[in-house]
Amino acid sequence: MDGKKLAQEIRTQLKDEVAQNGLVPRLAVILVGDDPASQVYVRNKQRAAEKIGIKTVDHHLPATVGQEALLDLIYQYNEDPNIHGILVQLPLPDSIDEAKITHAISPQKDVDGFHPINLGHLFMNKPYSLPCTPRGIMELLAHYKINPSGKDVVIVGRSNIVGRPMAALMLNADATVTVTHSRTRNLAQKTRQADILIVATGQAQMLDASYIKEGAVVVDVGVNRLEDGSLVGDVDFESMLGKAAYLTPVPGGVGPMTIAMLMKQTVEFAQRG
Ligand SMILES: NC(=O)C1=CN([C@@H]2O[C@H](COP(=O)(O)OP(=O)(O)OC[C@H]3O[C@@H](n4cnc5c(N)ncnc54)[C@H](OP(=O)(O)O)[C@@H]3O)[C@@H](O)[C@H]2O)C=CC1
Ligand SMILES: Nc1nc(=O)c2c([nH]1)NC[C@@H]1CN(c3ccc(C(=O)N[C@@H](CCC(=O)O)C(=O)O)cc3)C=[N+]21
Repeated sequence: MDGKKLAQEIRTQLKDEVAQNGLVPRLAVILVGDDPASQVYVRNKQRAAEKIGIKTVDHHLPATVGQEALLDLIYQYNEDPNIHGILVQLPLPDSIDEAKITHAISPQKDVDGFHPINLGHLFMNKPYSLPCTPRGIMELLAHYKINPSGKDVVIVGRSNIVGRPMAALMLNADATVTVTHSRTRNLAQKTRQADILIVATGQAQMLDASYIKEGAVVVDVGVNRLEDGSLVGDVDFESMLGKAAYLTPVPGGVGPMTIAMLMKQTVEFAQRG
């Protein structure tokens, strides 16, 4: 499944929409420290935003920044009518309380959909803002005419940013959902049941073909930087290639879709005014 191509199509549509409606969407992005996956994200995001006509205000703060200073920055953007979306890159350094930061962002400006209010709306199948990666995965599947309704969906990973919201979206789409994690026993036995397998562990190339059944749809969320500088996912792409019916590459799969959804949500927020 070619996420890069679909993301490009979505970005072109957004560009037209922004131009036609005379919008100037503005997104504030805050990165603390230097998590490698976050750095990839920030770079690609800036590029995409610029082409669409979305203005980004970027803050790269040192890992030593105090929690109060970070909160003050968020409050400032909450009040600023010219800013439509606020995104704080996760993970944050251990010295900062991630939950407190997520709570501080106004739910109306929460382009990541991580605020408890927005997660609650999602869980109750009345979403306001959606986490970008799971939303991007749903769009990618829809594009390839893969309907999760009634399917056995297995998710590996239960993080707040991928696994949990993914489970909620899949449940809303009428899938039968299994969420697995590091304490799961007999992981391969569970993943082999999957019609659709979504992997977000952060463990480079952890799952090979022995973890799937013939004809499964495999979505690889992982973005891992190897020592030689190359980027790989959480599944062994080569191994799965002959056995999966559909497979997302890394790079070029879920990553670009995440960015496209972030752009889409920012434009949606700007349109809501
Ligand atoms: N392409 C994109 O747009 C995005 C990519 N990413 C990438 O996706 C990956 C996952 O990110 P994220 O969800 O934030 O990661 P986290 O580290 O927050 O969560 C990883 C999850 O995987 C589980 N896990 C770890 N090891 C194993 C194992 N051996 N067996 C089973 N489960 C395991 C953990 O279990 P437990 O809860 O028990 O610890 C945890 O639930 C990373 O590579 C990240 O860079 C993330 C966001 C967006
Ligand atoms: N608040 C928050 N929201 C996030 O959504 C979030 C986050 N924090 N922290 C970090 C992770 C990681 N993440 C990525 C998104 C896109 C690519 C991406 O564009 N990947 C390209 C890489 C291409 C390249 O540059 O080589 C691809 O896979 O093709 C990577 C990683 C979002 N995350």
